Amino acid sequence: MSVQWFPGHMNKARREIENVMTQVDLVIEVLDARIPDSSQNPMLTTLRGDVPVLRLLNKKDLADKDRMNRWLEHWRDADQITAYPFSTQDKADLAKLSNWVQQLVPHRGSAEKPIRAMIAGIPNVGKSSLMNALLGKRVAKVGNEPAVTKAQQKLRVNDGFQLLDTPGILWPKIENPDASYRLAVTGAVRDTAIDYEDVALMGLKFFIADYNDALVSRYKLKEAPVDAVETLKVIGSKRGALRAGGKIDMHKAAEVFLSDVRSGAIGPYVMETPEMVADEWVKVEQVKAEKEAARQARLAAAVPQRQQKQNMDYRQDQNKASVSDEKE
Ligand SMILES: Nc1nc2c(ncn2[C@@H]2O[C@H](COP(=O)(O)OP(=O)(O)OP(=O)(O)O)[C@@H](O)[C@H]2O)c(=O)[nH]1
Repeated sequence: MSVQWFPGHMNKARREIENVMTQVDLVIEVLDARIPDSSQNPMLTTLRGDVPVLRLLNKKDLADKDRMNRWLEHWRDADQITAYPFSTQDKADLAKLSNWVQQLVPHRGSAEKPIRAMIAGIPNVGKSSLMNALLGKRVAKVGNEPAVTKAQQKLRVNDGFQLLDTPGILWPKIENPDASYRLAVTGAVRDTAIDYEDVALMGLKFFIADYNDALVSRYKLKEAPVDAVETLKVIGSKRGALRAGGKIDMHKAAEVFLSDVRSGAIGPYVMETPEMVADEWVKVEQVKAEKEAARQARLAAAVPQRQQKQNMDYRQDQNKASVSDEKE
């Protein structure tokens, strides 16, 4: 089940999270560790208000440790947010979660007053996997649909810790075009208008710049790759992505590469650093400001034109009036 995030769906999801926020003591925000910024939705900060948040960088098994640590430091220093690298497949992490939760909600945690938490995040970050792992059973898969509004049940993790039975589904941010690409590269967003080959080329460009050695070793390349198109051709030829006649099938090559990226076959990676994302947002704001300035300029130019037309209409009306006066 998947949904295109039109404004109606976003409003519905927002309302649902808003409604349950009064019933919880804590939000567990699940992010994809490979895209720590793009897998966030800043709306959660507004929605949760004073409710504390525990941020999990999930799928840590696929992510680069140094870069994850930079994000943890950044959030601690800039936003006072507690975050941990995490994997829903790591029993030790699952065992530690109750303690982390308890530290953030010290006034609850007994059988009489259990900590009530909601898991929230954009699609595909691992919300259902986390619920299943904590509860030791399969909860219904909710897909990408905002939950149908209903009374939320609380499910017992242990005596002092309960979970709402439906995770809060947030929509991915699409304001920053670079972030949209990264969501597509990691597979967080599959229903995308971006061409599949373009997604692979963007991913490849990133790996060439940041994880060049990993590419060399995965695809046994003779030289350090420099150009994304050429490298995709080489990957295609090595993996038999060929059309009749021996030409490289670039779509198939893109599939091979993206499947490796998403499964972690190339090695651990994180596509974003706090500095890089900050620079991108400056650019997004600049583009917004330029668009607004152009709009204002168009409006300003349209005013004299409208004025001229009004003056002309007025003169024509006057002329007509004087002609009819003369006739009389
Ligand atoms: N490698 C790795 N994969 C994980 C981890 N946690 C979840 N996944 C995988 O990520 C994919 C998405 O997990 P889900 O639990 O369905 O994610 P979700 O956030 O509930 O997704 P929606 O239902 O679409 O909102 C699945 O293929 C999981 O097996 C993890 O810690 N490591």
